[in-house]
Amino acid sequence: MTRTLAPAPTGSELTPVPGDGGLPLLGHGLEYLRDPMRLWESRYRRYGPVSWFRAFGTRVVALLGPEASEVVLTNRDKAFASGDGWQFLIGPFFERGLMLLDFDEHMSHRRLMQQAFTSDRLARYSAAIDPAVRTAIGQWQPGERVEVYPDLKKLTLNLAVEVFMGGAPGTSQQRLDQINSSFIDCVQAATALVRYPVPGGRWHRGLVGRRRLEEFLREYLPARRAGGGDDLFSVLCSVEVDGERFSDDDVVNHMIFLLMAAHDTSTITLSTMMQYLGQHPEWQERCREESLAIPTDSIDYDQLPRLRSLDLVMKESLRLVSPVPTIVRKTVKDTEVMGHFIPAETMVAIAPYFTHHLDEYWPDPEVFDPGRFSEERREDKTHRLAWQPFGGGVHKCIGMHFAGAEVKIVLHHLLRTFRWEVDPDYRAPMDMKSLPFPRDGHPVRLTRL
Ligand code: HEM
Repeated sequence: MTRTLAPAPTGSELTPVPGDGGLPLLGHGLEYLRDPMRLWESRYRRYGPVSWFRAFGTRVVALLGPEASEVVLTNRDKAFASGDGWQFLIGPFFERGLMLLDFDEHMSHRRLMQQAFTSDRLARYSAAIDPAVRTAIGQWQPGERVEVYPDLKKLTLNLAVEVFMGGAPGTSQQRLDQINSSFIDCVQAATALVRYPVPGGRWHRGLVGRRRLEEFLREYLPARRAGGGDDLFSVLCSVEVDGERFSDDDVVNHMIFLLMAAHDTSTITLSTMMQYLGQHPEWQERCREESLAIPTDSIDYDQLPRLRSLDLVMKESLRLVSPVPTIVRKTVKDTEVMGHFIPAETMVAIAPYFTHHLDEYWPDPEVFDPGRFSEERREDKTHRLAWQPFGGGVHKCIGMHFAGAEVKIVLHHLLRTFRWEVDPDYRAPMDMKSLPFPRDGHPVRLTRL
């Protein structure tokens, strides 16, 4: 039964947000966990871009499509707080990460962190990524059914240790594996239905994971403060703007968040690209030709723009499978979205994954068609937020170009070393409980060139 979220203030021209709570206690939580896209779809068709529902013990306003998301992401009246929104989902595990800060404090931390993502820095990170990728891919073995997702995850974790951490000398492989599990526990805790530290439960595992990550980073902190290395950890220790620097706690908090923000997002992007390239050999060949045209074995940051087709494939893969399917905020004051009244203290969710599949904005949205991003077509220009895999506004992904470099370097070396095929009818069984991943590991038929 349709009910309204809250009455609009008398005398205003606003209308209340329509919606429904769903099942007693659970609300629409289970539906969300089963298939968020279906939940968004049914709400969009029933109520339009603005509606409310209940999930995970709270009421949430779904703001679907580019227009509604634009109001939140541009945040003109400073009504939407990122920290208060994300705090609910990931706060205890990623506390005081950049995305969890707001307004003036966020701006001053972002200004400092930006120093770690200049083109010059990206060129140096890329110089460290390239040889590590070549070595890792050199160890991949061809096969009839190679599950690339776990291999890519291992690869991006190793890159995180090398490029983010500057290596972890003295740490055994066993401990690194434990660190990997700690990340996974922190990320998965976000959508725990039971949001208390019951031993053995998701929430509890997330808290243990966070503690382990902190201990791990604090061990290496003194060496990174002293060092002056080119890894992200050392850079965060040394960046300075107008005499301001990050404290030890800031560095640890930002590192944990950055590792998390970079890891699963890049992995699923790579895996999705491999899937679509395997299903579309003509695009795989186009990308390979551009990669083979790079005259040296290694590729550097300045050469990456030459991989034009790979850039289109990356954009299309990010559209089809958005690594961050939902972005949340909480209102800090009464506000409005598309003529609907939203009171203070309300959770809101925008849904890049859903927005990218809306046929009002994307012709044949389910079809893999990288050419839609070409200069001649630019279908992403239908609305400035039709394509929003990296979000928008002041919290727009700070690692966007880092991700582009890492993903392209990995694919570049894969294309020069292997050819792969995936059945054109294959549909990946995606787990969407937190960040999306393929339950079957994205199998491909891999042959050496
Ligand atoms: C394909 C890979 C990636 C995707 C799709 C992605 C997506 C996103 C999205 C959607 C946001 C905005 C969240 C919001 O508005 O609440 C975000 C923020 C952020 N991302 Fe990424 N990300 C990726 C890779 C990375 C990498 C590689 C790094 C770091 C090296 C990174 C660091 C961050 C940080 C620090 C923020 C918070 C920015 C802020 O609040 O000012 N991300 N990312």
